[in-house]
Amino acid sequence: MRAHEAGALHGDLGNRGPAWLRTPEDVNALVPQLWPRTVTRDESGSLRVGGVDVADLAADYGTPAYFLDEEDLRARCRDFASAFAEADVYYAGKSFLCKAVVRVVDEEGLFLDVCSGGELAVALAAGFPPERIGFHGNNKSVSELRRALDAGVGRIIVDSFHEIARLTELSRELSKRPGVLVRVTVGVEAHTHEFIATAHEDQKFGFSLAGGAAFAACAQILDEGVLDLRGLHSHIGSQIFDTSGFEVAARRILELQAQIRDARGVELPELDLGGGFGIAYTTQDDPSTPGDLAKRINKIVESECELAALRVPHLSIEPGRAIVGPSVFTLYEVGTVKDVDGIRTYVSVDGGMSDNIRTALYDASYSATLANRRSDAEPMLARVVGKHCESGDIVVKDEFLPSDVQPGDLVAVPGTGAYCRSMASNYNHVPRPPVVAVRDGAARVIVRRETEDDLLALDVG
Ligand SMILES: Cc1ncc(COP(=O)(O)O)c(C=O)c1O
Ligand SMILES: N[C@@H](CCCC[NH3+])C(=O)O
Repeated sequence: MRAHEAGALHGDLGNRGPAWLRTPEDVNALVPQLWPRTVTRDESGSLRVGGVDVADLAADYGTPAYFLDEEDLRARCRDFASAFAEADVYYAGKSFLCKAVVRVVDEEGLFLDVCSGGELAVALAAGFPPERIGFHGNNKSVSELRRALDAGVGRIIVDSFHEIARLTELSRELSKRPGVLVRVTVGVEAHTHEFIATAHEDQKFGFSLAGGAAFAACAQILDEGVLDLRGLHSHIGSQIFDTSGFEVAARRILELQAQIRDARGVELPELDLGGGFGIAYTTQDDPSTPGDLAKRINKIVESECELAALRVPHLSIEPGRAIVGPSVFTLYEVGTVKDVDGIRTYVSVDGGMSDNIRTALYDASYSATLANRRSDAEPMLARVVGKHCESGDIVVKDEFLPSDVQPGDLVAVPGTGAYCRSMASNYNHVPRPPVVAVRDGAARVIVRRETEDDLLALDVG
């Protein structure tokens, strides 16, 4: 566990932050690992992204809005593709998906992981090659499976005996032989928030390794001979920094691979180790580079294969957050500043839990900076909150902002590319913000802002 996950505050109600939070020497400084690579603070003090001033972006597109640094996103896709050159890198679309991002992922040569009919629809609408799509989900419907078969998706990751039966029947009916991976629950307690850990035994995803269901699922698929069993799949959770979880997962899943070989005489040719690589949300996070991850993961797989006398399977991984998370920041306008005597200062912005649920849902930590100007005022410990009718509507729990922050200022929150727009809601009938891509001095809307008409369009009667 990293220091800030302990969530411990110094004292009871003292106006001091959690133990990990340091008073910055310069409250205007940008901490490089938190920001997309083209973000700078110019001489006037304003942030720029892709060569464009955020004050101009706010004027043109309004706030709140998500701004995506396209150069940064492309560079992250390329970093993963080149670090894992021998593997297939699936971008996990659940982290953020729209047609423009699908096209970037395609142009940069990645594969794509989707986990619902809706995500599949976006991928196909953007013209993504279906053979490079992996289809996930613990409860895919018959119509979703039929659509995947009709489209010819490359891999279906099967997650239950009911799904195997459904997919087998559909494949017979449609005379298809889809490539499938069996999702295995390897029994690893990943070091992350319990809601986003996915490989401990007591949960809904996958076939249990320890209980024998994973072996039985593979045996059934091999016996029936309708589905093309390509390999095993493991995903241990999300926002993971400690690679020992991947090590244990690889070891256990390769033991199963050896067991299948010994019992059935089949060496499955592929292995997918999922996603989950952590990113920096605060000054204290220091994530691994794709190069480091690739070295460690390849080494683990090679040594485990050697031990079990297995051929090294063709690897794939499924990063979502580590690709899109750091490429985006959310820009808000400050509406009110309230000093709650002796406790803390609340800075209310024009969005909140509807555009970023992660703080409320996972007790996630974020960072923030004053974006439209430089300030010489003393740093002040602030809590950035939204405009929703919940006291838990917190965007950034603890951050130092200049003490002269005032209504009309812009505040930027980095690291919001993953699981923010994709998990956004219309709570309190707040229209969801747009996503604007910025590159080489030009901005373009890739997901438009919702309007009140959009909200009313669903209201019948
Ligand atoms: C099966 C699977 N693959 C990939 C991912 C992507 O995870 P992350 O965005 O943490 O890389 C997830 C989400 O946790 C997932 O459930
Ligand atoms: N939504 C989670 C990650 C879950 C990933 C999907 N299995 C988050 O915001 O961290």
